[in-house]
Amino acid sequence: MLRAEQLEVVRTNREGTTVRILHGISFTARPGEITAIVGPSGSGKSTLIRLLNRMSDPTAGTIFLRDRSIAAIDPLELRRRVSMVLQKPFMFDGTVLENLQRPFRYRREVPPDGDSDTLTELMALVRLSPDLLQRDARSLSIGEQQRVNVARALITGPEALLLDEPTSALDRPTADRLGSTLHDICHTRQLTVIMVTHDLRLARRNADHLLYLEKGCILEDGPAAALLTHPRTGELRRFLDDPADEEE
Ligand SMILES: Nc1ncnc2c1ncn2[C@@H]1O[C@H](COP(=O)(O)OP(=O)(O)OP(=O)(O)O)[C@@H](O)[C@H]1O
Repeated sequence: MLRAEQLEVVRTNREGTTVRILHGISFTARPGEITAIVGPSGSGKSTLIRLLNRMSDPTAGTIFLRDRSIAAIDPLELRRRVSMVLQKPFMFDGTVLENLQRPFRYRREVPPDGDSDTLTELMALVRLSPDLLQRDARSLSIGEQQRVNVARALITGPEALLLDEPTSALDRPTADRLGSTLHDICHTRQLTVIMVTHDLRLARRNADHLLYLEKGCILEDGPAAALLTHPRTGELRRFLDDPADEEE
């Protein structure tokens, strides 16, 4: 479980002016649930998700992973327990197998073999054929690469998975398939999944929990299906009515 308490982020922009990017952010993301963070461009979504595995630190406030402040956890250990999938799939040189083994090599640990149970189960989980393990990773389609990215993020057995716009580089059917795969993974592994997305269709179909962010504040926090059908605030209603936000 990941819990944020009263997070504040203040940064200084290029002109030397102090700007408040996040204010009073508190929420709980639970295992076995996908928490979607949605909101207009510039509302602070990426800034928020980057705090959760200490890619940056808040100006004030605390994030707890199972009741322990993440500020007290070594960043390398934290990133094994809370892994991140970025917007655009990133493949290192080499085969899919080498890409999946990379988190172990990086930590100077012995990686699992291509025919190990770990890799067989993982490939099945992300719905990729095991035949792809020997392929040059960069020869895969973008959708397949994004699945390899998810597999690479899962291979060290994290408790939480963070995704920043995981479907933005994908076409609609590929995005839908990735969404349902994430949903299955989240439930079968009881993972805490937190994703930032502009893709309201993805949020509607696959999120359990919704955080609506505007101007650095959480304006709505509750069950995704209910909030996306019956927003409590005018801000979320207007956001849902504005197709420009859905299209991004
Ligand atoms: N280091 C920084 N210094 C100053 N301002 C920043 C800094 N980082 C982000 N911002 C500003 O904070 C606001 C929130 O940015 P952020 O990228 O988190 O928003 P977002 O909701 O993810 O936007 P988008 O949906 O467009 O990706 C923006 O106005 C951005 O310009």
